Formats: sequence, C-alpha cells, structure tokens
Amino acid sequence: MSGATLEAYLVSCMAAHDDTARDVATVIQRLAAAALDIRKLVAQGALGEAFHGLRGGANADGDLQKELDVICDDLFLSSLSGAPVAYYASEELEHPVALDPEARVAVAIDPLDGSSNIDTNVSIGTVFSILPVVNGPGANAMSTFLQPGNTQLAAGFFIYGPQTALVLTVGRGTEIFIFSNRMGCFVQGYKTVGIPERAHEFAINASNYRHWEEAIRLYVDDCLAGSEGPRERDFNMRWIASLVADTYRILVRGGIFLYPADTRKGYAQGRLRLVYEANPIALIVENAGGAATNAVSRILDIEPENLHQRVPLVFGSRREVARVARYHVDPAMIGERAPLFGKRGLFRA
Ligand SMILES: O=P(O)(O)OC[C@H]1O[C@](O)(COP(=O)(O)O)[C@@H](O)[C@@H]1O
Ligand SMILES: [Mg+2]
Ligand SMILES: [Mg+2]
Repeated sequence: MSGATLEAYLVSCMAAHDDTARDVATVIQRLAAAALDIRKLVAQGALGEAFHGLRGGANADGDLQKELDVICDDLFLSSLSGAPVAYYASEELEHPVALDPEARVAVAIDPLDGSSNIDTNVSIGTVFSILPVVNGPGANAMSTFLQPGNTQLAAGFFIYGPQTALVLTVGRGTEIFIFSNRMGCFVQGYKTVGIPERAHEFAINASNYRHWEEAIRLYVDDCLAGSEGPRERDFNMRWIASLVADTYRILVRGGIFLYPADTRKGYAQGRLRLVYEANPIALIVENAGGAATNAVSRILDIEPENLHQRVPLVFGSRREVARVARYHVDPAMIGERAPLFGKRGLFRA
C-alpha cells in the first residue's frame, strides 16, 4: 500500500490489535508532530538561533552537546508528556525520565543523530525505539531499557534532508513515509522497502583504517581491489557520517554500513549506541530483509548492560553482512587469501 498517510497506515495496522498496539500508534504520532517542529529548526540553518554554539556540556557518553541536540531532546520529551509512555531515555540524558507509571510502553531516543553535520547542511535525523515495559518485582526503568532489541514493538527514524521522511517498522516490513507539503502530513512514498541481498556499495570511515582489526581491513581491502581482487567485481564507496542518511541510502538501493570497534581510546566497542541507535536501526534493516550484527553476532540478541553502551555495528545487504562475519570466524577464509592480500592491503602498500 503506497500513498497512505501515516495516520491511515497506523490505523490499518494497529486498530484491530490490542491496547499496547494502539499506544504505540499514539506515540509514533506524537513523535511525528515533534519531528515536524525540528524540521523547521533544521531548515533555518545558520539563520536560526538554535544553530549557534555548543551547549557547553557533554552528554552521558561524554560527547559535546550542541544547542540543537538539547532543544530536540526537550521537544521530544515534552511531546510525550501526557502520552501513554512510562519512561523516556535519551542520548542526551544520563538517566531515564519516568512519565506515566501506568503506561505499557517506553521510548529510547537519539533526538538528533549526525549532529556533527549540523553546520554542513547534510541530512541529520532522530532515531527511536519503542519497547514494552517490564513489570514485576524489582522491575524499574532500567529493566525495560536493558531488554534485547528483539523485544522492540516498533522502531524508526526521521530524516531531515532534502525530503523530511519517517522510516518505520511496527514489526511487519519497513515503510518510508515522506512529508507532503501539499497534504501537511507524512505519506507513504514507496512500497514496503526491500534491501537487495547483494551489495555493490560499502560505507565506512576509512580514515580509521590503521585502527581496525585485521578482519575488517581484509574485508575493505577486498572491496577496494574490486574486479582485480577476490570479489571479482567493483565496489563503490559512500560515507555520509550521518547514520540516518547512510541507512536511508541502504534501504533505497542496498549496500553495507560498518562502524567497527577500533583501537582508538573510547572506540573498543565502536561508536554507536546499542539501545537507541543500533537496536532500532537493526529492527528496521531486518524487517526490510537485511541483516545487522556487531560484526559477528546478531545485534537484536545482545543483552544490553547499560543504557549508553556502544556496540560495533555492521548492517545492510544480507550476503555482505554474513561475509564480514566470516572474516572474523573462519580462519580458512583469511588464511587462503593471506599470501596474496593479507600483507599488502591497498592502504598498506
Ligand atoms: O564522525 P565519525 O567517526 O565518522 O562518526 C559518524 C557517526 O557518528 C554519528 O554522528 C553518531 O551519532 P550522534 O551524532 O547522535 O552522536 C552517526 O550519525 C555517524 O554514523
Ligand atoms: Mg546518533
Ligand atoms: Mg545524537
């Protein structure tokens, strides 16, 4: 079904379901309303006050907070006040906020993803995960947020780019809604998204090559060797340094994204956060027919240990994601190729 409004889509897939599904639909609509306010702030660029300067603080993970990071966080939190949401956890807040104690769902959010790109007029976004509340003796907000990603009820991201769009999964397929200026709401822009199994394009911040482990270097070396290497075909490369923008491209035309662990200080588990970045992206990608791992194991099966933990992230076309895992676990694969490529990667010649 293409051309449906977000509201009609949510009614069609949630109305016949239980109260929790209806709550999820309400939350998505509240987030969408806040995202439209953020779209206006982002579109103002340097003309808007929100663009100027740092907030002067650091978030829970030590990253510098930009003014807009904090404004977006405030907007999403207030959009959920009065909504059926028990807890709100954000990249910008050290601890979750308790909202409605009776509610059945919780929201984990990266209010502004790709914020290092704010000044450069590159697409940025908001990533969110909707989880069922864990109840029972001793349960608290952390019991809810530390569930593995396979319990997510819904996940999505807004992208503020040339088009403002919402990528959404409520468990059956992944859909893209584009904001329609004519209709003043989000409208389904494509048929259900399907990531092709094979990829011809990879995305990685290659400036970190010297810090990666051997398996990742070998994978990239092989892509770069193209038709003259063991892959026997050429690859293209993209790195937008904005997770939402790199994900959107992969949903639309396939490819693989890698943000692996590396030896830089603070990057032993990569850069991206498990609970509010990797988990929602993994659900979106899997429900679009792709795969998402920490280079070896499925992201959605990882038991988080803390709210702001980082995780190596590899996702996209299934065959490529599986191939990255094989470089890690199959010594024969590396051994076979070592005399030819192992010692002289293109960056290491
Ligand atoms: O600058 P690097 O190391 O290439 O990292 C880029 C990555 O960092 C991020 O900007 C992290 O997200 P935040 O902007 O929310 O901190 C991702 O969007 C992007 O994929
Ligand atoms: Mg982010
Ligand atoms: Mg962020």
